[in-house]
Amino acid sequence: MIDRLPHEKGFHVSWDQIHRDARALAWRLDGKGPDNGAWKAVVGITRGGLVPAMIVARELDIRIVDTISVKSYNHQAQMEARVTKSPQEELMGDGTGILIVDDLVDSGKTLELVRKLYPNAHFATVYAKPSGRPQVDTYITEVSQDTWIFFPWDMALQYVQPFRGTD
Ligand SMILES: O=P(O)(O)OC[C@H]1O[C@H](OP(=O)(O)OP(=O)(O)O)[C@H](O)[C@@H]1O
Ligand code: HPA
Ligand SMILES: [Mg+2]
Repeated sequence: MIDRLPHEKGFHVSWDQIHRDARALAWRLDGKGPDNGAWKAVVGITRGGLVPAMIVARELDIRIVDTISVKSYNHQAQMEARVTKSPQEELMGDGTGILIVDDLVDSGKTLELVRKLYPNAHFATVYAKPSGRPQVDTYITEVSQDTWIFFPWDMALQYVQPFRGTD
């Protein structure tokens, strides 16, 4: 249970919002692949990248979708990033023609690690914080470094008190 926020601000993203933003990301990437504009495959960085990866693959009609597992946070505490599952080696090569998608880039540690493995891949995220921006090739929305982004898969609807309170 998270009982304390280390950051001052919260940016709450709904399913509808992530769907719209991931679609906008797909449209921005359309026709930008190295093979006559085409992309070879989409690779989602688990777990957060899987939702935008699916939406991008759907929009761009890419049927080859793989995953790379990188764990770099335990709740909101950052730790050393490590790869716990790799995508298919024959598919990846040096990353040429591969779209690697994540939900966000924060410090940039996750993408930095994946970039070392696939230097020619194209790195795309839906959201980006300033420290991670050098690691990402294409993104949709920038938020400040002291903002924590809350994704819909980590939230639930719940009752809130009226503004004026109750008797
Ligand atoms: O730029 P960075 O500072 O490395 O942070 C960004 C990464 O952190 C989060 O993943 P997390 O490791 O929490 O795993 P998850 O996607 O499974 O939630 C997020 O989904 C990005 O992948
Ligand atoms: O702002 C964030 N929100 C959710 N997960 C994250 N992982 C790193 N930064 C964030
Ligand atoms: Mg992640």
